[in-house]
Amino acid sequence: MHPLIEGLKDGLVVSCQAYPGEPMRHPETMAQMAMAAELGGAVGIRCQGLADIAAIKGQVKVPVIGIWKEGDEGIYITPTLRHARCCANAGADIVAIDATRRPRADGLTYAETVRALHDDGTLVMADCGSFADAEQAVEAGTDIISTTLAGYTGEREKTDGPDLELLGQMVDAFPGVPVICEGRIHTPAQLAEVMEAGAWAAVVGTAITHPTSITSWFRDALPAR
Ligand SMILES: CC(=O)N[C@H](C=O)[C@@H](O)[C@H](O)[C@H](O)COP(=O)(O)O
Repeated sequence: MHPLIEGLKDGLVVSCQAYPGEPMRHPETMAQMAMAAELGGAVGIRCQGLADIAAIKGQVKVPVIGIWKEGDEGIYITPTLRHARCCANAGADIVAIDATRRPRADGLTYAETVRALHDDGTLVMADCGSFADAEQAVEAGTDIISTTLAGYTGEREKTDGPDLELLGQMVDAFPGVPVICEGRIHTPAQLAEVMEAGAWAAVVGTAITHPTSITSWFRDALPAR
C-alpha cells in the first residue's frame, strides 16, 4: 500500500469546503480552516477546487485529497479525467472522483479514468454511492474506496448519520482495500462507531468546517419564537 494511504489509517480527514455564493468561499479562508484542522489533529484535508487545493497544499503538511466539483447534480465530483488531472496538477496528493456507474461526460469509463490516472502516477479515491459502485471501483484497482455519495445518487437511502450498512458491506467484501467512511458523520460518537465498523479512516466536513449548517443545528434546538 502507498505510504501516504498507510498514513491515513485510523485517522480523521477534515473536509474544508465552502459552497458557491457562501461567505467563506475563498482559498485563503479555506487554507486557514485547513491549518486549524491540522492543528486539531487531522491526518489529511479534503478540499474542492483548483485554487483551494493549491492554497491548502501550500500551507499544510498532511496529505491533501483534492476534488473539483462541477455543478451539483448527476456526476459532479471530479466528473472527467481532465478535472482529475487538473486536481493532481494543482497539488492534490490523492484525487477523489465520482465512482458511480453513470455515464461520464468525457465518454470514458470509470476504469479507463482510473487507468489513465494511475499511468500519471496519481492516487485515486472512489466516491461511491452504492455497493455496486464499490465493486466497480475495486475491479478498476482504485486505491481507496469511500461512502461519500451514499444517499446522494438514488441508490441508497439518505441516512441521518453515516451509512453504516454500506460501510460494513464494503469492509466485509474488500479486505485489503482501504475503505473511508464519508458523509453525515456529525458527532465524535458517530466517528467512533464508523472506526469500530472497520473504516480505514473517516472524512468529516460539515460538522467541523461549515458554520452555517452548525449554527442552524443549534438554532433548530431553540424554542419557537
Ligand atoms: C455528497 C457531496 O457532494 N459531498 C461532498 C463531497 O466532497 C461534500 O459536500 C461533503 O461535505 C463531504 O463529503 C463531507 O461530508 P459531510 O459534510 O456530510 O461530513
